[in-house]
Order: sequence, then structure tokens, then C-alpha cells
Amino acid sequence: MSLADIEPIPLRLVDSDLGAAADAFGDAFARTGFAVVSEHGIAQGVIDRALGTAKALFALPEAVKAQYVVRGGGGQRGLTPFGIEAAKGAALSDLKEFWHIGRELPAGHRFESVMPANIWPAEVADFREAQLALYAALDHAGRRMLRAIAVHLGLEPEFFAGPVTDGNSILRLLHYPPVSGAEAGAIRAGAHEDINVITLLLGAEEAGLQLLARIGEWHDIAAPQGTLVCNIGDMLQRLTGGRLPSTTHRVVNPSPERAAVPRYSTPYFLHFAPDYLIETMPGGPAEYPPITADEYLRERLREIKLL
Ligand SMILES: O=C(O)CCC(=O)C(=O)O
Ligand SMILES: [Fe+2]
Repeated sequence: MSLADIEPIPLRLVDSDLGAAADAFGDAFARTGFAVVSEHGIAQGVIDRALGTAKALFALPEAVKAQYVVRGGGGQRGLTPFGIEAAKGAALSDLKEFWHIGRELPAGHRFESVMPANIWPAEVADFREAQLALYAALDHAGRRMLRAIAVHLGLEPEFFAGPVTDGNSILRLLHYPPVSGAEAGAIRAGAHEDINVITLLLGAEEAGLQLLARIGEWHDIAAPQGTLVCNIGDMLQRLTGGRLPSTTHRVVNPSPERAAVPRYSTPYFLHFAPDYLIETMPGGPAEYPPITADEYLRERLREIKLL
């Protein structure tokens, strides 16, 4: 199986033929944990404005960016500088820096203590507006994807609507600087599984993203222009008892011709509400003890050295 052969599946199918969407996405996710998604409905202008302001942010002087590191915040908001996050169990840190944006909650919201307020870079005009627009668009696309996943699992289409309402979802703006050759074995993003429910990833058109197939081989994930990549995270694997696998993936360093080119990508990690109890459904190959989404997240952030 070559992942380059994965045909993009239009997200539009969710609205026109939910059964067909459930079959197509369900099949892709059950086989590889990944799908390439076309016709996702996110306006190109929204994507371009968010990417433009993200590039402006990362281009700021290091001393300015350093002001936006939240000490003791587990990397959940603001900047996580180059050389901090390491994949679970990895000796070397990833070759990336990133900025996290969370859900905006009204003052006094019951999740305020576990979902901290966003911070915004004063130096980049329109950053807040552009990123919140992308956050909202990805959240909406993710909810549509979850309708297809619910039907694939034999659940009612709106099964996930409640559990992800006010979810602790995070928009990650990622910057992988050019690779100089002095990285001594480190890679852009070491092999890992995502912690959350599903991930929607923009920017995978620039090569590097690979998934680990069950036979133990790495496969490139080719995302044509205008598509996004969607994958299953550990929380959904846990909920489905492994019926939907959270597949290991990584971002390898560029070929010598592309070494001078930075890579920007934007995963949206869609999460459950912090108090959602993840209890394994019957019918899958595995069973896990119940745990709330927030407890599970904290356990995992400690493993990746963010907490
Ligand atoms: O940059 C990418 O293409 C993927 C990033 C990723 O897997 C992650 O941040 O979890
Ligand atoms: Fe990932």
C-alpha cells in the first residue's frame, strides 16, 4: 500500500451523503488512521491570512518572541521555543517552534481554570482576528468530520456534538526553520501519536509528513494543494477500543534541495471538553480504564516534556 495513492475524500460528502462519507472516511481511518480531505469548505482567504500572520510572528526577533513563553503553562498557550518539545521517549528535541491558540471562553466559564486565556503578540497586526477565524473554521470542519466518524461507528450522527462542545481544542502554528546539516540526528518532528480526538492539518503540501504503516514501514503522506490531512488521535482510539487507530507519524528533514526552505504547518488538535469521561465502547480489540479528557491530557503532556 502506498499512501501516495490515497485518494482525497471530499468533506462535502458529509452534507450530501452522510452514509457515503462514513464509509469512505471510516475505511481510510480504520486502515491507516489517516485521510486526505478535499473540499473542506475552509475559505482560502481565511487560511492565507492566518498563515501570513503566523509567518510574521515567527519572523520577530528571538528576544521579542521569548516574551510570549508562558512559564509553567505546559506550552498550552503562546510560544514554545525551538528545542523544547521532544516526542515521548525521544532523546533529542524536535527541530520546531510553535504557538498555541486555545478556545476563547466567556468570563467565568466553568472550564476557565483548565483552559487558560489566550495571549496575543502585540507586534503582529490582525494576528488575533486571523487566527480565531481559522480556529472557528477548523472547529466547524472537525465537527462535520465527527458526524461521518459517528455514523461509521454505528452511533447517531450527533454523538460527538455534546462531548466536543467547549472542548479544549488547540490550534498549533508550527514553524520548522531551514535545516543546516548540524542537527546531528534530530528531526523536524519525532515519531509520535496525537493525544486528542482528531487532528486536522493544514500545510502538509510541503513534504516531510510520514505515517508508520502496521507492517513497520514509513510512508510519505502526499497532500495535494487545497487539501488537508485528518488523523485519529489517542483519545478517539481509546474511546473506540482501538477500532479507529491513532497512527504513529513524524516529520522528516527535507531533501538537500529543500533544506533552505522553512516549513509551516498548522494542526488543529480537536479535543473533548475537559470533563468528558473517555470510556471504551464495546466492539474494539482493546479496553482501557475510564479517564477524563483533562486527566488524560495532563498525563500525556508530562510525557512530552511540556508539563
Ligand atoms: O507538521 C506536520 O506536518 C505534522 C505535525 C504534527 O504531527 C504535530 O504537530 O502533531
Ligand atoms: Fe502529530
